[in-house]
Amino acid sequence: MSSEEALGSALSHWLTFNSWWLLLPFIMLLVVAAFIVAFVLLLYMISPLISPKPLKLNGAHVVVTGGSSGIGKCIAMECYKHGAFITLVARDEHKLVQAKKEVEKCAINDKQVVLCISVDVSKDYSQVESVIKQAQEKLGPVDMLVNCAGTSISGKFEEVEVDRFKKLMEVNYLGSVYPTRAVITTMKERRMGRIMFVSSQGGQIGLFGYTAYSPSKFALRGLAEALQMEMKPYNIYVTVAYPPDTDTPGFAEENKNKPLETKLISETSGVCQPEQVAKIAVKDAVQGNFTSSFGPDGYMLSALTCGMSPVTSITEGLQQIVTMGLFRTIALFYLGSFDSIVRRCMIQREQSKAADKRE
Ligand SMILES: NC(=O)C1=CN([C@@H]2O[C@H](COP(=O)(O)OP(=O)(O)OC[C@H]3O[C@@H](n4cnc5c(N)ncnc54)[C@H](OP(=O)(O)O)[C@@H]3O)[C@@H](O)[C@H]2O)C=CC1
Ligand SMILES: CCCCCCCCCCCCCCCC(=O)[C@@H](N)CO
Repeated sequence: MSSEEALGSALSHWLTFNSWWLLLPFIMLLVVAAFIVAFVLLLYMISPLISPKPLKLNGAHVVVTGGSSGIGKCIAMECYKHGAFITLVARDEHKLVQAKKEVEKCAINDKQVVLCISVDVSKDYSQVESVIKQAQEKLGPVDMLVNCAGTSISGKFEEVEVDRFKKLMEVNYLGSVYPTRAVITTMKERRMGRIMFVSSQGGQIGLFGYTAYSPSKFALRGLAEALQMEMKPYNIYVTVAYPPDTDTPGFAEENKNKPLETKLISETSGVCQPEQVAKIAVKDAVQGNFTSSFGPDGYMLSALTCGMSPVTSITEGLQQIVTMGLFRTIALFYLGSFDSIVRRCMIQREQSKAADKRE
């Protein structure tokens, strides 16, 4: 063997020997990937253990506050279509009777009953407690409570009357605490139940014009998280629904004096029909999902703002982990566009004021 040949063979031997080491990162990558796949498979295997058993709506007693109009009425109709017994709660008796007729049209058997109760859910706890007791005596223990009574006021912070801040907390927040408090003892005894809170996308982000409204809807999230942690061992599941603008009598009323900024910003996530909102919210509550969101913007907003809220399915948890950074990036663009809406509206107002002065 010449010295040249010897060198060649030594080099090729060295290369073959060392190319194994070159493969090492790939092997490690493969092992890590295999671990991730095994972990995800394991999670899916135990997922039936962490997801609650769906509630049977057929024959169940569902109480809907704010059930005489808009989203609440549609939720009542949706539950009735699945064979539930309904108690509608609101103040105006005339509207209640009208809504009862509409709900009754959705019956699927002749045993179903719609009960109406006129009460202000935000004023006196003992009154709320006594009407819930009446409803339970007539239609049996409450299987699902839907807290949908609520109202909205929009306007610039300094233009909203001071007592409106208190009013919105009373109706939107305490008006959900009281009925929940009134049903929870029986639910705990029976070790079953569902509580739904109707918040809003305005309860996930604070928006121009909603300084009074947003906090009252954010409060529901805090209540729901704390309550869920207490209630989980009793097989009671809490759902918070975050609808975008929804075409209801309440929305029409709100639009009469809504700041232009609020309108333009809210338009981002469009207007839903109450029937759509009701269908999704009821499905989520039946399944025991903690969060119920609507449309692509609603989905992104919920994933982005999930924080420490309970997770009810493996898929939900994995999606949140994977999408968080991406959605925050998208959110920064949205925030930029909202700021520019606010700035443009301000400039326009100032210009038209200046023009008025000149005339
Ligand atoms: N429409 C929308 O764009 C959105 C609405 N939401 C929320 O959804 C819920 C329903 O809204 P929507 O359907 O538009 O509203 P509506 O105004 O159409 O209906 C509100 C219902 O709540 C009842 N209600 C109001 N105040 C009280 C009270 N103090 N005690 C008992 N009942 C009361 C009303 O009856 P009565 O007046 O006779 O008492 C009515 O049945 C609200 O909580 C709202 O904040 C969330 C996101 C978007
Ligand atoms: C990844 C990030 C996505 C961000 C999307 C942001 C979309 C913001 C839209 C906010 C709409 C607020 C509607 C409030 C409706 C309401 O509660 C009142 N109409 C009640 O009457």
